Amino acid sequence: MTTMESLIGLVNRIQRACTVLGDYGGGTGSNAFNSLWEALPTVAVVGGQSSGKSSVLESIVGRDFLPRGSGIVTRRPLVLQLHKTDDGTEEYAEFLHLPKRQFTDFALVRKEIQDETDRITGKNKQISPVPIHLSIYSPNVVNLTLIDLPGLTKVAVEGQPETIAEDIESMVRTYVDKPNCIILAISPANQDIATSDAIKLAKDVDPTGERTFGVLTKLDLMDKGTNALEVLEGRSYRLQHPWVGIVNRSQADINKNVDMMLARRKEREYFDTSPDYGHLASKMGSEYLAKLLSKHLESVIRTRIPSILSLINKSIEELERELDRMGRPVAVDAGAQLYTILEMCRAFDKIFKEHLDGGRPGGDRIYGVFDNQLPAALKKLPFDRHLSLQSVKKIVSEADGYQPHLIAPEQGYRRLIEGALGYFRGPAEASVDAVHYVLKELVRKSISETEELKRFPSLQVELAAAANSSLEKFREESKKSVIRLVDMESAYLTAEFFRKLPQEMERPVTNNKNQTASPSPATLDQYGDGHFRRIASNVSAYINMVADTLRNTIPKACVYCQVRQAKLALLNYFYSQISKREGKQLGQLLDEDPALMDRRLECAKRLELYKKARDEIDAVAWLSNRHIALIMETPVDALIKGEHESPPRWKKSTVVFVLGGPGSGKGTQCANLVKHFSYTHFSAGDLLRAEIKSGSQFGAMIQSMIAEGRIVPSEITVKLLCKAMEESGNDKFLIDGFPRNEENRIVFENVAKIEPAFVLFFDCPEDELERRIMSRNQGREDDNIETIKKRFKVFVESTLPIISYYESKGKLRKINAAKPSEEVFEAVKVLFAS
Ligand SMILES: Nc1ncnc2c1ncn2[C@@H]1O[C@H](COP(=O)(O)OP(=O)(O)OP(=O)(O)O)[C@@H](O)[C@H]1O
Ligand SMILES: Nc1ccn([C@@H]2O[C@H](COP(=O)(O)O)[C@@H](O)[C@H]2O)c(=O)n1
Repeated sequence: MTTMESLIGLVNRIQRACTVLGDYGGGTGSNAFNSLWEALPTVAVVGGQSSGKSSVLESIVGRDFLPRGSGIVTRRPLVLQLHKTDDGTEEYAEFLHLPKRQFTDFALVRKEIQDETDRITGKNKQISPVPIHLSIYSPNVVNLTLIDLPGLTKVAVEGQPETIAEDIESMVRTYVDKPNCIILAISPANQDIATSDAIKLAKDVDPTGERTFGVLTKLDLMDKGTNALEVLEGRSYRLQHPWVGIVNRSQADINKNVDMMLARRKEREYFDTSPDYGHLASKMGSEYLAKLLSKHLESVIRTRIPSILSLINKSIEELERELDRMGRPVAVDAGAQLYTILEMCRAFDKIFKEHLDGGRPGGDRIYGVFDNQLPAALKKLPFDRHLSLQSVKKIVSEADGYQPHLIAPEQGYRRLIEGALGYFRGPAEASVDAVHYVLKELVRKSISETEELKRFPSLQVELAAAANSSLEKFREESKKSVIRLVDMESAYLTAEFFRKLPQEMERPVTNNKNQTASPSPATLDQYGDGHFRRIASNVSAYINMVADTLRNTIPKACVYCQVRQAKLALLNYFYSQISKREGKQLGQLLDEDPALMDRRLECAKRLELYKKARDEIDAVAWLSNRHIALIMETPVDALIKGEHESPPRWKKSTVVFVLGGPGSGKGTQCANLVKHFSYTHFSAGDLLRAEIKSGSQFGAMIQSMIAEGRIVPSEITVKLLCKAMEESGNDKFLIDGFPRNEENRIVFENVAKIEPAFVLFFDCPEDELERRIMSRNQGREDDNIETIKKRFKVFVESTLPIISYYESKGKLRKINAAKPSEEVFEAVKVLFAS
């Protein structure tokens, strides 16, 4: 395959893929995305009605295949992709919309173009920007892609919409306006060039004539004695590229179905023998035009590749970011849906705990309840009123009943204290409520902060309801506990407190015999106000002591019953309920906005297109530049091709592939293994890095791919591995970091013809991998957070399927690589010892 074929073929493939996704030059495609089509160089064929446009195309192809007739025949853009095949091979045509059918009868091609046009536009002469893709494979063409556009017209004729002339012009403009469009402007030689529609339009969009190729048709139909030299020699209208003259088949030849090959020969003879154009003969005619365009198109594509790649990379990044924002599509089976829900619950729970434990704000408000609200509420309790002189007197005398107290009013004290303790219930319950509202607010906040939940409104509602109902239960329990704390204070008074009070015995009333007498109600007065003030003061001191205790124990109860429970079991009930649900009910919880689902699907398809396009460009752009040829010219080639005197030793080798996420310890464990077993270790990544350092022509490419975390073309990696194996002299190999994708595996199998004895897989969670890589510190330019994320993605998308493949073949040996290195090695050693 030559470079030219590769580059034009490359653009063809990308254009087709674009069209399938609705991205085409007509401009109506999906506008929300960058248009890849517009970045691709194209050749648009522009001309007025009857300018000879169709004849030019048929001459270039060497076949009659375009619809003919009066009026507007081309009503949809025709993307005509010409593929040169080997001499002697049969010509055929294929439509993108009929991929399985090969047309060898070109009359049927013409019919299919008509039918396919009508399928979109109807038969009413409407036009449509949706292109028809036609590929023609023939030994008589050059590799070239042309877009045939509807002929420019001036007035609407019978059956055509009044706006047809503007409609066509604006469609044609959507192509020729683009800076990547090469304009093939067709004008008939038998009309004044000043009246050419094509040149008028080309001049408008390309005033310097840089991207316009002027074609003059119908040279043979000019009035006798006149010629088109003024135009062909660039004197009438100057373009940057030379004008090309064409002699079309005459109407008589068309009617007689004169073979196009014969027509081409006639055209050649015309120029060779023309007294006017003989000096220009080698640069005239449809064959020359095709070659000229092909060469130009190829060189334009080559210069545009860097900007196309940069557009693709930019689009990939944008799309990946958007997809990440939208989240991955919801699984369809119940198990996976349940898993998705639980994952989201875990994400929510993590955020909720971060709020409580201090990673995020909000948890401090609970401390605020205990440190401010509760003490303030305790301070405000109406003990002054309860322990006023009047109240104390009343309560004490009521407690004494008919018999006033003799020494200390035991019952009075108790009643005063119990009455006061009752006041503590209020602040206790208020603390519980305050904590409850903080927790509830944190649930709301955490749900809104859980990115994964954002697209599932129903799940958010259910989750909030479940969490709040748990919080409600915790609140009830907490209330019971704090009330119990208060009640416990009433149930048993601390006698010690009173014993420690200064023993100022109440002065008893004695009779004249110095005997203690029972005080009459009147004698109560003898105690005086001071006596009751002392009682009030003693009770107040006791209550203060209790308040101090409750100030400490109420927070403990709240934290124990509410905060701790919320951390431990906020969603327990939800979990138990959700696991009982059927698939449909689970699906309802994961009901996304349909617009979001559509957008995700579109983005995913686009992303696939861009990635495919990038891989194609990589393959063609790098490999066609003879890079691969250089690496292929290594001694290993001879071995691979079986041209060596003796077969290479490594073809009979024992190979163990060592796979795992980046940083899983592949290199570390392989280094351990070679100390104990007679294996040689090759790291594919190390070989690639060495290749960069060696100054190889591949260096820049490998470096840029490693920096992006992308997988280097397999031909290169496999070649490096085979070369290393050959040079090692050993026949037992640990190959680490390989195969990274399906292509790696297949190319290795085809080239080395070795199946691995088994595949070691170091399984380790991503957060641990990230931690390890970030502290590896070996100066690797891909050990940065941005590239690490990309490497993880590539691992999941491309390497995990390989791991599954070997698992299905019973070759996988999975090791828990999250354990300390020594423990991992113990597990690995066993596999090699056996
Ligand atoms: N079991 C382990 N526990 C903790 N750290 C480890 C363990 N194994 C390896 N490491 C450390 O983690 C880092 C990555 O290990 P290593 O380079 O062996 O991984 P790798 O799989 O070869 O990575 P890569 O694919 O990026 O080349 C190193 O700094 C290594 O010392
Ligand atoms: N088969 C492979 C292996 C590696 N690469 C590239 O090298 C980078 C580093 O690989 P490590 O195994 O050393 O982490 C990796 O990210 C790829 O870019 C490859 O392309 N093919």
